[in-house]
This record gives sequence, structure tokens and C-alpha cells, in this order.
Amino acid sequence: MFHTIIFNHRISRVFRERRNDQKKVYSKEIGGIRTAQFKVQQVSKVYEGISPVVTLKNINLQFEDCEFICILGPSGCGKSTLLELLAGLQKPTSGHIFIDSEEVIGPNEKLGVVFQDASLYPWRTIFQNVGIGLEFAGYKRAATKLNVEKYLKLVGLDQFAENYPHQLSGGMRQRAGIARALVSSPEVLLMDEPFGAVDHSTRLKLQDDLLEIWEKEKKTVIFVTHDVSEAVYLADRVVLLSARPGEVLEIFKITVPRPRRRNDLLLLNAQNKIYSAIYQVSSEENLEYNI
Ligand SMILES: Nc1ncnc2c1ncn2[C@@H]1O[C@H](COP(=O)(O)OP(=O)(O)OP(=O)(O)O)[C@@H](O)[C@H]1O
Repeated sequence: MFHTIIFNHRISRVFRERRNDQKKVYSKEIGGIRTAQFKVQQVSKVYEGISPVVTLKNINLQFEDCEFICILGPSGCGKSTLLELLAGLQKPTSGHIFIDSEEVIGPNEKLGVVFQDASLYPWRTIFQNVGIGLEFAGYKRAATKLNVEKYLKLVGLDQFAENYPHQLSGGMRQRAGIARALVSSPEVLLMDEPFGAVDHSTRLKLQDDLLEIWEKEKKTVIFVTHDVSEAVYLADRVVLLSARPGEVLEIFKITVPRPRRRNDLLLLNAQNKIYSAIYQVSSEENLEYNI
């Protein structure tokens, strides 16, 4: 709920501020294909307090257009913090994040975010939840309706537009969260363990659905997970973070052709390579990975 309030408050402010000067360009591209140059330069994050928590250290990353990146790491290594920095929901203590050479200093309409708990308003229907960003941005009802319907269909929820979140399963609520993030045509989709709270078979189905959406929508996707098999199945590249303070330990390029089969030996090999890297570090430095 904390995420929901912060997210919606900041998003609505940003949308309102930019509405007038960007509306023309933005409406042209709504529903269309937009991609971005997205990079992270020397980013560190320290949470100040009685005992400051150094969470991320010297992160350098560059994301390619339409790339599917998974950020993998042990519990508490700073994955969610990194995603919140990328989303502009928090500021780095040092370093910079750029999208299309514009520094990310707050929520940005080029970035769509999906959290672990879907963060839907319980008093709004699924249609109203998905359309909330466009509503705040002042889009005309007809344009909003067209886009919301398009994305509800894409995530398989067109029959549930008038339902309320409590009338949907956890997996369906996550789909609604994905539709809400996509409806404003972001260039980058940021996902923080979006399937962490659903059962195993729903999770596998959602992974396949997400890949199908990604193929159709051509977005850069940055997906946080602590599940090695999920990362390897989804990603073009897997960024492995160390235990806190999170540093980039290794980046694995997953070259297994798509569509992938879960029991493909090449995928299993890729998983083993990542496990080896994790265990090597664990035994050398006594790190604990909850994977
Ligand atoms: N707002 C905050 N204030 C102070 N410390 C924080 C804050 N948010 C996170 N932390 C600390 O930063 C560290 C990283 O937290 P974060 O949630 O980013 O990790 P994570 O890798 O996503 O963990 P998990 O996989 O368990 O969700 C933790 O030690 C956490 O206690």
C-alpha cells in the first residue's frame, strides 16, 4: 500500500506537470512502440540513519533497446532499491541514471512499474485501475477507453473490466498491474518480483504470458527476481548482484534461442553456470543466497 500511495501520488504529479507540453507528442505515440537508451552510472545508495545502511555500491549498467534483463541476487542485496532508483522513486546517494540522455530524477512517463503486490485501488474497477495514469494525464475518455481495452485484452482480462480487485485471483491482479504499467506506452517496463506472490503454476503461466507481451510490445524489461530458473528462462542477460552492499558480480548473457523450453539442456546449463558463480562466491566469502 505504501508503494501504491507513493507511486500514484508521484506519477500523478509528474503526469500533471508534463501534460501540457508533452500531450501532443505523447498522444501520437500512445499505444505505439517506443524504446529507450537506459543506463546506470556509478550508482551507490546509502540509507541514512543511526547506523547507515550501504545498500548498493558502484553499479554500472547499460540496457539495450528491447532487451529483457533480470536482476538476480540474494535477499536484502538491494534489488528493490535498485528498481526504485531506476523508476525515479528514490534518489541515488551518488551516481546517475539516464534515460535517453535525460537524467532520471523522479517518476518519468517513459518508465512503467509493476510491483510484487499489483498495488491496485480496491475501490476502483479493473478498468478504472488500469486507466488511472491516462486519467491523471487528462486523456480524453475515448482514447483512454481504447487503450485500456487494448491492454486488458492483451493480458487476458477483457472479460473482467468491471470487476473489483478483490474479485480477481492474485495472478489476475498481477496481469492488471502489467496492463496498468503498459497502458501509458512506457519505453521501459520495471518489474519488482511481480510473480513472487502467486502459486508455482500461475507463475509459469505468467512468465509465458509476459514473454508473449514483450514480443508484441517490444519494450525493454528490467525484472527483479531471486529465482535463478525464472531469470534464465526470461532474460537476454542476467545481472548477478552480490550480497549487501549489492555490487554487480557478473553479467550472464543467455543465448538460448527463443521460444525456450523449460527443460532445454542449454537452459539448464545456463542455470548451473549461475549457481556455480553464486556458490563460488558463497564459499569464498561466506555469503548466503536464498535461492
Ligand atoms: N527505506 C529504507 N530505509 C532504510 N533501509 C532500507 C530501506 N529500504 C531498504 N532498506 C535496506 O536496504 C537493504 C536492501 O533492501 P532491498 O529491499 O532493496 O533488498 P532486496 O534485494 O530487494 O531484498 P528482497 O529480495 O528480500 O526483497 C536491506 O538491508 C534493507 O533493510
